[in-house]
Amino acid sequence: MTTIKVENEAEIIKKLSSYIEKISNDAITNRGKFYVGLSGGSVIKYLCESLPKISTNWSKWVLAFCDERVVPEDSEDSTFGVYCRQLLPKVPLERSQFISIKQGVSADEAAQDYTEQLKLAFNSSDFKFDLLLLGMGPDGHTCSLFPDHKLLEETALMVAPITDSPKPPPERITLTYPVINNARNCIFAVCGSGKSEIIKRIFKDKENLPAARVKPINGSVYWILDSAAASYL
Ligand SMILES: O=C(O)[C@H](O)[C@@H](O)[C@H](O)[C@H](O)COP(=O)(O)O
Repeated sequence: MTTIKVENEAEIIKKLSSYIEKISNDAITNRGKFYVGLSGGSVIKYLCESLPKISTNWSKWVLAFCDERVVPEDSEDSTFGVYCRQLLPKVPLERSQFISIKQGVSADEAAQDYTEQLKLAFNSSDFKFDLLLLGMGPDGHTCSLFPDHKLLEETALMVAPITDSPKPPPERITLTYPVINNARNCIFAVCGSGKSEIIKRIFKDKENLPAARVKPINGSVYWILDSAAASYL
């Protein structure tokens, strides 16, 4: 695990740009494609500012979601919808490069369908992401994996439905740990004093919260923290 402490949000965005540039270019050089998982919440803002700064072969990117809310794409709650509105005008990516959830179906069906879409995208049942870009909520959740939830123990499903998410909206799909911890790289970007207490619980008190369980078996995890989030460390 690598922890990178920076001054503020602008520095988080800079660090993110340099990691994403390096990891995407290595993946494209070595394997021809770059498989990246995106998150929602405040990470969207950091990514919409950092991605336009990088130099990469955008046509080789395959973008999926670490989790997604089961809502219509044009809803304000749709993570894909936000990336379409805020990121697509700024970078030469096509909508078709995003693996988005099936519309108009239950969380259960959306999760099954997403698994099938990932199988096609990876051309394998081994979903090996080059990079997962993760956020962490003030309760220590990441993706839609919440403290004490039974999905923390899920090992059969690669993409799971959840219908009781404590963070609204309640219906979502999420990658599970077998996929998350199979990634080559995971990066958390955590910013602001609202996250300082939970950062302390993870880093100092060593609580086994959902975000702390992100430990790729043959990969790397980076935590980029600003000084407000890291204030108790
Ligand atoms: O859809 C979501 O809610 C996200 O994908 C979620 O995993 C997010 O990254 C965390 O909840 C952190 O969110 P904040 O950064 O907004 O606290």
